[in-house]
Amino acid sequence: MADVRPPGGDVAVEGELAIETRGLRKTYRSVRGRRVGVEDLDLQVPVGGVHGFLGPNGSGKTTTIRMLLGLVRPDRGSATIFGHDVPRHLPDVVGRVGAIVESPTFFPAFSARANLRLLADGIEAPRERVDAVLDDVGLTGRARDRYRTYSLGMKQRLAIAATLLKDPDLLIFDEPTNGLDPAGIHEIRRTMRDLGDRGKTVLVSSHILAEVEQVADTVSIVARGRLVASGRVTDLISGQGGAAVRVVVAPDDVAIATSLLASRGLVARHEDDALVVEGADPAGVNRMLGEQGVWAREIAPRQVDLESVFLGLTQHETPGGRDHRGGRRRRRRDAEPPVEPVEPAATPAATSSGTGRADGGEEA
Ligand SMILES: Nc1ncnc2c1ncn2[C@@H]1O[C@H](COP(=O)(O)OP(=O)(O)OP(=O)(O)O)[C@@H](O)[C@H]1O
Repeated sequence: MADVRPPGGDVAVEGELAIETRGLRKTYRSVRGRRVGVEDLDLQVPVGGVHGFLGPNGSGKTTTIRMLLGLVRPDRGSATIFGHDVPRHLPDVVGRVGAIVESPTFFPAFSARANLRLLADGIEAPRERVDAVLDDVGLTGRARDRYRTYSLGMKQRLAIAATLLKDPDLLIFDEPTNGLDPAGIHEIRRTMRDLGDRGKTVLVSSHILAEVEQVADTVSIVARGRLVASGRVTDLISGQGGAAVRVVVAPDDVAIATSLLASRGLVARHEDDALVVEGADPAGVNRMLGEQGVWAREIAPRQVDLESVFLGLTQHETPGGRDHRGGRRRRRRDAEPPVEPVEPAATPAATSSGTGRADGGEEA
């Protein structure tokens, strides 16, 4: 996936896709009418490597994952996994998919190995896989310990091990680092990176952008159920202007510095006690300010990271009408008219090949 594209932009993806959705939409009933979970979502996840699925709370990540796994039925649109229409042809491809959508259940008094053996028998995976997957997630040394003695990070790695029993090609992890401490997050990140390096496709939804930036090859960013950007992490960052400049001037000079930069076509935004000027270089900014008698107290290049790209794309898109800084959200020009009521959807079959539960919530 080499492109960085705006919503609705042309899609130019190289190679085979592990996941593709087109015009996917899901609404839920709520007391105030209909709530949009996912809106016209076009998602493309290339085969192999780690793909981050990012978005603010309530932006539709879990809903999308549940639709892919046949746990929630879309109102409209289509989705494929390795070219198979899902949920219709999910049985044809489900053996190639492992997923963690909710915390899986293990027997607390059984060891990790005993738990995985039971699970392997249940899903008809060869028992020889048990030791292999424990090794994959770095739990071989603790394989005989009871599950209840495990740390949260170890429990989550065991959940990942469970998804690997059938040696799937695609792993789908919904917020796998939730509730983990930095060491636990690091372990999961390493496990995901290893899987990606071995040619597996890992789709991971997350809020922890620094973590995703370190582990993901490609990302899709969603806001209010829509795709707002996707592509290689490096392309997304350079597409947002690449480097920026962080400059600190005397408090009395902030307003004049801002208007000086604006007169040269540069937008300076406030960040703590500094101004951040995107798409500029320190020497140029220093010269512009100095020529007008405004002297920088500090000036340094500031590399744009995934977090600033994410905030730039989504800060006006949080639910509840307020952006991340507490301001009123802009009304979308392309906002959809109210949705007509639709008939309740039939409950889909439970199809996750991992250990996620198959309850669809308050589906419409
Ligand atoms: N079972 C449900 N019943 C009603 N509304 C739902 C249900 N599941 C999700 N929604 C709504 O759909 C929208 C998208 O939610 P979803 O959980 O998919 O987002 P998310 O990006 O995964 O959020 P988070 O990161 O907080 O888990 C939200 O407005 C949410 O309240």
